[in-house]
Amino acid sequence: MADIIVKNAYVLTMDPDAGDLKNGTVVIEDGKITEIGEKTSESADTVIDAKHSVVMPGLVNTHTHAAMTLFRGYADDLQLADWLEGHIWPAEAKLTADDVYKGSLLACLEMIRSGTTSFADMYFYMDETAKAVEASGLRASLCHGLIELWNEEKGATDLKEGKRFVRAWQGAADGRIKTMYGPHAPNTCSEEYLAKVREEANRDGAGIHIHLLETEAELLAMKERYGKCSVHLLEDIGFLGPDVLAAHCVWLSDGDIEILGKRGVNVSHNVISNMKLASGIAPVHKMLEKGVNVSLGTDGCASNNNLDLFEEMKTAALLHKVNTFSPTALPARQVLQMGTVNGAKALGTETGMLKVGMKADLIVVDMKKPHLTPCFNVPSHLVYSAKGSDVRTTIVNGKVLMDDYKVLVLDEQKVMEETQKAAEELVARVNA
Ligand SMILES: C[C@H]1O[C@@H](n2cnc3c(N)ncnc32)[C@H](O)[C@@H]1O
Ligand SMILES: [Zn+2]
Repeated sequence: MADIIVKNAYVLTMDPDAGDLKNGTVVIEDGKITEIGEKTSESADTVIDAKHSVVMPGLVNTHTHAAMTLFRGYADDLQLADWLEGHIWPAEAKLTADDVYKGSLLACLEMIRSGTTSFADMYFYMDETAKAVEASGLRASLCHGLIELWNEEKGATDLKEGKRFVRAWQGAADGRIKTMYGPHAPNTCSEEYLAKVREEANRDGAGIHIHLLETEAELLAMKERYGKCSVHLLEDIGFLGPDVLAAHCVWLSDGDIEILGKRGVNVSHNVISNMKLASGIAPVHKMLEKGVNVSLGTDGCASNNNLDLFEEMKTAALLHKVNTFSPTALPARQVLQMGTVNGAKALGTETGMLKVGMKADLIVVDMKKPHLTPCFNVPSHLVYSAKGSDVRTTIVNGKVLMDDYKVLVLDEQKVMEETQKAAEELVARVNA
């Protein structure tokens, strides 16, 4: 007997070796996909009738700061340096562990509702984010942000906490939680410090999550300090590899793209955050051409201002079309691949595709909506017309987290009320 059967669905497998099924069934047992076909002879405790719906791999958000839901709409329409150093960092200085728990839980709720089944996060008080992931049932790769700022003592304290966190949570929550090292960026951490982080990551067999060439200011500062850009610096200290997740990568030269491709670095494209902070346009089409694994991230809610990856997919598809004056750039299926397969590859989870043997992280999207009628082409609808709020069911690791729009794992009203209150109190402390 299986655990879950999803039937009568359009099955968008995202498996390059298999096509879609117009009317199919997905069978789940022990957290894994055990069968995909037109019909099944299995029976299950839970049978989900997905008529007029699409079942697809859950979306993967490869760069966020979950607890920053607390700062949603808190400081908009500002220059990145002013935004971060003048507003966000002073506010973050007043954060408590409890704030981070509540902010992270709200983020998990928002992700469950909008079809994100796993995410990569860099923040502080990460035990709290891990607890929120544990409680919500999502999958995540988490790291403590290391912001050395050329202060040896701060660097050492951060690294110690980063290491403690890596070791405490690696493989927790039935393997849903992975841990990484999180040096903030090459312009906020020294060369020696980045090299030390690389060593520690190797020792622990953990990956590294970093912001990379997000702004022109970073590029100019690096050239002035080191006479070379961030990618070349990281290459020269042996930092880059397939366990590196690099967020943003906006200000890349063609040579940088070659290096990222050669080293198998995973890039998280944060198109809305880059547009909102006017950081620039990442050369995504060039990276894809060179075989770089490019996935999608929302960044934190202070620069987006939500965690809806459907918006991210549409925006990425549109921006790169207009940027290259080519409407054939980033077609719908390729963008879906960035949101699923490539994200799963970046996080090293066995998800991102509906395929027998893969972990059962999948979502059911309700297509019986005015804005999704008629439907000639499912991938096109998912990228250009669907919204996160069209997701009706979310399953992670073979567990139903949301069933037909009802979130089963969290008390939705309570999470919203408590996070609202925590955010108000936090901002009052900042302004005091
Ligand atoms: C982990 C750290 O990263 C900061 N952070 C959030 N968004 C960005 C961004 N777009 N660029 C750089 N840092 C950012 C958080 O505010 C936190 O201080
Ligand atoms: Zn970020």
